[in-house]
Amino acid sequence: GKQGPPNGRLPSPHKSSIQNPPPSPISDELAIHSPLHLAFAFPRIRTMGEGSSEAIQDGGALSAPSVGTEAVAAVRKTVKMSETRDFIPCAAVSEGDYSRSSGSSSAAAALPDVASCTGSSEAAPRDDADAEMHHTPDYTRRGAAGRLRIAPLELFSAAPSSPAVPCPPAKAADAENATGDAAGAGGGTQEEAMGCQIAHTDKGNDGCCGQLRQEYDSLLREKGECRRVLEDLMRENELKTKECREAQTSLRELQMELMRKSMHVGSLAFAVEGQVKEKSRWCQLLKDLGEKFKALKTEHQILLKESEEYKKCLSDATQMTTTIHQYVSQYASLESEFKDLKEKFSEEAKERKDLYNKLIELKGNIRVFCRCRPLNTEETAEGASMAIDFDSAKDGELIVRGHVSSKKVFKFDSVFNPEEDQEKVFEKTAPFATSVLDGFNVCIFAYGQTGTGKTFTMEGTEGARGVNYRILDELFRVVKDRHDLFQYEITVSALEVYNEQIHDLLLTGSQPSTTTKRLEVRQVAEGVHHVPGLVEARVSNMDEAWDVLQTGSKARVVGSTNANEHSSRSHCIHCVMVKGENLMNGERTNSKLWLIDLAGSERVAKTDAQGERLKEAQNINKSLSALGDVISALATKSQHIPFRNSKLTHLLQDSLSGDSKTLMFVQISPNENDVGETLCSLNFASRVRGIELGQARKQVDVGELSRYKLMVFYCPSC
Ligand SMILES: Nc1ncnc2c1ncn2[C@@H]1O[C@H](COP(=O)(O)OP(=O)(O)OP(=O)(O)O)[C@@H](O)[C@H]1O
Repeated sequence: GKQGPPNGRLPSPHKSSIQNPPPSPISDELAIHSPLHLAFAFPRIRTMGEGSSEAIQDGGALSAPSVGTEAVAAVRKTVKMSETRDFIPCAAVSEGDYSRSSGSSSAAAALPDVASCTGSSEAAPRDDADAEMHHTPDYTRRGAAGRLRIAPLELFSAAPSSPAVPCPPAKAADAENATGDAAGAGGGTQEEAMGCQIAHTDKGNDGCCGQLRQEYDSLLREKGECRRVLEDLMRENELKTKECREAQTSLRELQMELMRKSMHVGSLAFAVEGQVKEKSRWCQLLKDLGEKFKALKTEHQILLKESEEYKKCLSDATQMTTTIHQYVSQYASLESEFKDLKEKFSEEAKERKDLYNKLIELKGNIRVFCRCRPLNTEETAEGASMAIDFDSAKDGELIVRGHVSSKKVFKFDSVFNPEEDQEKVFEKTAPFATSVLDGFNVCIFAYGQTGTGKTFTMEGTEGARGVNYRILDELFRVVKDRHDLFQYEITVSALEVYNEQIHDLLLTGSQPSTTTKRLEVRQVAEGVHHVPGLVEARVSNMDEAWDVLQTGSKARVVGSTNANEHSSRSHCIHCVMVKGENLMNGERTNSKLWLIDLAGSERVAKTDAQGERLKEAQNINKSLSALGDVISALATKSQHIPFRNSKLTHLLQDSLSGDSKTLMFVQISPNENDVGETLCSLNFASRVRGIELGQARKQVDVGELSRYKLMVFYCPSC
């Protein structure tokens, strides 16, 4: 696969490249067609000739027939070997010989002995061959020269008739020259020369010459055959040389190709190395992915199991959902049913309430609301427990858990537990404001034991306004609403009943001790009682009205007893007088709204009052007991109602006798220690609730109405 050396010489056959050619198809091909191998055949011929010449030179006495026989045998062998192409490498052929022996001239030079016998047409190659002889190694030159010069002499000197007469070298040279010249002139001429020579010889020895001639002829024939063979070989050599060149060219191309391929292979190897690295990376990735895949597979298995469980759960859940849906639909239908029933119930309840109210109005019953205050801080600290049960009581009822007696149930028009605020209480009270403006007398009073929240319910506090404030507010709101149809004139009075005396709270200095003016209750008309001399402050809005009432409240006498230090021992009364006129029909009304915060109803025995305080308590008690008597008389529909037994009952005669709408707040304490007082209050309130006052009557100003009618009747324009 290597290129030839720079001097154009092929490597020596001794070199390893030749002895051990590379095991490639190219080398095998070269081994068959290489011109080197082809050239090996020619040194073989030379060697055989060389041996002859050497034998001649060394021995000098070799007989012509033997020499001729050896030469013929050598030529025959050479021909035979050339035909069979049994090329045997020979060390006698130098690199220079081979390189110079390309082409037909080189082939002729390689075989000068043969070329010398080819006639004149090969004279020029022979000169080349002679020139070449000077460059060839000695042994080759010797062989070649020996054969060129000696061969004809050998032929002639080897006559059987004179075997002992060797040809002199000069003669031999001359004969050679003669032969050469004859050969240069052509084949026929050479034979003639030979014939002449033989004829000349025949003169001396005809028998020997004849034999020699025969041998010579046979040799000539053999030579001709050898020449043909040689020519064939030369042609073949030319072909092989051409092939060799082509092979060399293709070899170079192949070498170039090989180099390119090698480079390509190199680049491919580099790429392969990269690919290998990449592959190893991918392998690592694959390995990691495999591990991940395993982990995922395990996870998948777990999830699969879980999903199976979930599937079961899902089916259960589906069943449950179906059941729930059924229940939901049932619930929805029940709910709508319940809603309908509730609506019906509320409608019926409302209807029942309306009917009851109508009945109450027809009967003229006093309405009673029960309100229970919460346990105060002291009571809670003492650990007092509730004596009133609201939870298990029905609407409008309450249960008292007495420690001695068993449970007692009380029923009222409304019951407010400790948690219900002022607003809730007023919701049920508000309709009375409208009644006042409609011309009805209204009396709202709070009754109960000291400290049960009477003042809180009626007056309230700044942050939790009571009935007084709220009803006035409602009154003015309705007045405002009706201002197109009605015209109202509102006046406010504030008084108190203390120790059976009536005091005007709006008069400056009208304290109990300073009784400047005694106020009495007078009947001014049938069913109309009045307190002559009572200050009536005209108010046009809520603020004015409230200011007046506040003035009266501040003037109230507040003392202290052992039972309750801050308890009020006077009956505080606010009176709102409303004169209304219907602008459409001219109807006029005079109505009153009594707002009464009674004194504490505690029993005198329970208090440790003495002296003035005892007198107060007795008077308070007298008023309340008179009220109780009146209530009892009214409840039993007695002929005589003892209104005049106390200032309080006398004052409230109009409101309790039947023309009015009356509302009583019975205030109770939740404390179990006060259960006795609570029961008294509740029993009293129950009695009040049972009173039938008769239907309330509108307080129409009859005098004004008559005057109006007369005006209309005698109107000149009418
Ligand atoms: N429903 C209630 N909610 C909150 N606190 C209340 C309630 N009822 C009463 N109170 C509180 O109880 C205390 C006593 O109330 P209040 O003075 O109104 O009783 P009273 O019956 O008017 O007493 P007296 O007979 O001495 O006038 C007050 O501090 C009041 O704020």
